[in-house]
Amino acid sequence: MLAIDRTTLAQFLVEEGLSGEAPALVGLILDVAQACKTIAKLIAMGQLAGIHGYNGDINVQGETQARLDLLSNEAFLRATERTGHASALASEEMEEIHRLTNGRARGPFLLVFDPLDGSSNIDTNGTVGSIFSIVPYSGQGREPETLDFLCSGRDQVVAGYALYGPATMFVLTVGKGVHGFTLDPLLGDFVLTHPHLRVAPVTAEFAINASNRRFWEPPIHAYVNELLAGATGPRGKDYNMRWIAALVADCHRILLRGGIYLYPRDTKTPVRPGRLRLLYEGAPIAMIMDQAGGRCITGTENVLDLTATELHQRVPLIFGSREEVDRVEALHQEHTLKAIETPLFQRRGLFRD
Ligand SMILES: O=P(O)(O)OC[C@H]1O[C@](O)(COP(=O)(O)O)[C@@H](O)[C@@H]1O
Ligand SMILES: [Mg+2]
Ligand SMILES: [Mg+2]
Repeated sequence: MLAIDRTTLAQFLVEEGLSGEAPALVGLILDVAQACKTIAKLIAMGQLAGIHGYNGDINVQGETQARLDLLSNEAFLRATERTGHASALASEEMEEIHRLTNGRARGPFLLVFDPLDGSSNIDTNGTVGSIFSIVPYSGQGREPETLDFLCSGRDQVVAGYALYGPATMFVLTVGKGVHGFTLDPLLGDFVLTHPHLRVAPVTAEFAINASNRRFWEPPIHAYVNELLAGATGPRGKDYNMRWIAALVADCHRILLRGGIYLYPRDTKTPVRPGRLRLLYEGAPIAMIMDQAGGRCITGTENVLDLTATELHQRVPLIFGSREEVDRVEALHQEHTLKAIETPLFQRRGLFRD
């Protein structure tokens, strides 16, 4: 059992060969892990540390910022401030990018993060998390710009998250599989407990916020109807439903026992194409899924193939066990085909008249 070997996160990164090739990358991952330990401590203190509630601040997305959203953002800023590993940061809680300087030197990476994911769970002592993504910074010798962050999901060199549940976990990919570490509160170290996590290709569990049903597009209606029909429907088996309302926690469950998560495009807020953010939610989850043998799509496209056009861009997100994601994709394709064929058919009809 690897927990007995007590392979810590720092040791693991050295063993992965990252310390020789990219010491700043190891440094930045450890900075993030440090921020997550700080956040875990705050969360464990709960209202004793005054973390519940709101200060009345609104973020760039028009959402009310919880006190813990801001404290978590601060933890990321402090952990990366003077280490020189990153040249700039972007966060859900900051409208603009945040440039870092360590004297005159600029770190060779950019860090993007959602400091606190699942904010609506804070006040009920529910599970929350942090999500992060690291991309190389190619603009050495000049100030980092927003444009430097507008990358493709394929540019990510590291993606991961921390989960603040009954135990705090740190889940990471450096492009060689997905590995889970558990925080040993006595040691204060993340210890490798879940090496080589793989998403089960087949599942009978799904996660979707069903209160949005009337806003869904036809392929999502069709898919959920199939699942709800259970053993008597076309899928021939009964499905169970889960919704933790924290992307990180739903993703973690899927990594451990399979499942599918859907926050699809809907018509609830027509100006936005989805609820979740591409750079600090969609892209890192997509890299984790890809590395663990799962899939992550918008419905029609692989999320890893998307290139961001805005820092806080939103995206539909559907990820998890291959068989289910494939089915959702097929339903989108069928729907697109029907939409193309219908006017053609009508035109032929017109020609015939
Ligand atoms: O309010 P809903 O529809 O349940 O949405 C929950 C989803 O929104 C999120 O909480 C968005 O993340 P933030 O808390 O970082 O804004 C996801 O983690 C979660 O899956
Ligand atoms: Mg989030
Ligand atoms: Mg958040």
